[in-house]
Amino acid sequence: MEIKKVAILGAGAVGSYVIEGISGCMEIRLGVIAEGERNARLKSAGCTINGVTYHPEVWTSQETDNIDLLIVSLKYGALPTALDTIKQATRQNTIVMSLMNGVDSEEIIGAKIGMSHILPALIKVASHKEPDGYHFDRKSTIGIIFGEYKSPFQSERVKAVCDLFEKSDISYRVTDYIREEIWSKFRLNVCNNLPQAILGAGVGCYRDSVHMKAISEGLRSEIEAIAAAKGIEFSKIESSAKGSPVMPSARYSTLQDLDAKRHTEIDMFSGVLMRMGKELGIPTPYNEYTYHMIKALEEKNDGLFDYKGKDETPTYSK
Ligand SMILES: NC(=O)C1=CN([C@@H]2O[C@H](COP(=O)(O)OP(=O)(O)OC[C@H]3O[C@@H](n4cnc5c(N)ncnc54)[C@H](OP(=O)(O)O)[C@@H]3O)[C@@H](O)[C@H]2O)C=CC1
Ligand SMILES: CC(C)(CO)C(=O)C(=O)O
Repeated sequence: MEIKKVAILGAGAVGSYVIEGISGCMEIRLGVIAEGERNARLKSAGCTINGVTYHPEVWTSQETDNIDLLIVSLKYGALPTALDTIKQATRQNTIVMSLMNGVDSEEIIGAKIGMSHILPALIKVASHKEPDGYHFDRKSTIGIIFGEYKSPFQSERVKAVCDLFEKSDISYRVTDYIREEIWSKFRLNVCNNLPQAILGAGVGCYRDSVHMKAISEGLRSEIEAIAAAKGIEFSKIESSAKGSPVMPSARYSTLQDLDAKRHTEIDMFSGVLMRMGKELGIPTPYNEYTYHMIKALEEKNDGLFDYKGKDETPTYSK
């Protein structure tokens, strides 16, 4: 098995890491899948990444054929309407890898195209958009972590993806514990992205405030109870290492979304945990509060609370 043709669905902050990483591989056909205005924009402007403009091919879903590897890097809200596109781009031997955060994009995509296509993965990168395109620091990026759910872990497709990444500038690691790795990233996002998004402060808040630490720990206890009920064993992947250094001013993606007045991926974080908690009979009060607060902050950004004063119908306080 050899990967010769790669498609990206979602040429944003994460998609850019893959586009920049593979663009130097002359023997690989690399394309971005997009429709309508987005297709025209990508064709004319290309993708500007770390100050360099790349021009991968741009395909509509009708123009996708014989794709060996399809990488999905959409935001959660865009996934449901993109499922037909994913189906169209998936042929008998297409490997589909989702780099989305959260724990259920594989299941959602797998329900549409069949789980046998899914090679589970996650990405550790801090990439964001600026007026001159996408930016990330390749040197400090851990990159893509992937692997089979079950043995044989060194499958033909795992070897084929390793061969591709080896030729590219993509950092990667293969794991026998992909479920635990995905849940561990999920835990990091839920405990660190969400309280800081409500407070509107950098991640130093968890170090400097016992109150922020307490909220983060509350979320952590809920996610760990749910993970344990699902048979996720974090101990399989945990080391005594201190983790990667992060500046106290860092604002993770949920806060970046609110700062930019975009809707967040809260349904993928606390929304999914609330659903799982109900299914398993595990209470999730920290996640419920967090979910509603972040939804309300989205409403505030949308202007729902822009009250104009005396001309409005009063509310009644009891
Ligand atoms: N940013 C980061 O550092 C990290 C993000 N993640 C996760 O990765 C996922 C992607 O995030 P991120 O890259 O930041 O998001 P972005 O918003 O930067 O990128 C998403 C891209 O998808 C495109 N898109 C939306 N709908 C469609 C569609 N129907 N067809 C084709 N393209 C479409 C958007 O295009 P347009 O701009 O034209 O709307 C945009 O370019 C999320 O789940 C996020 O949580 C994970 C690790 C780190
Ligand atoms: C924490 C981080 C940067 C890790 O990749 C991330 O996933 C996010 O900002 O949502």
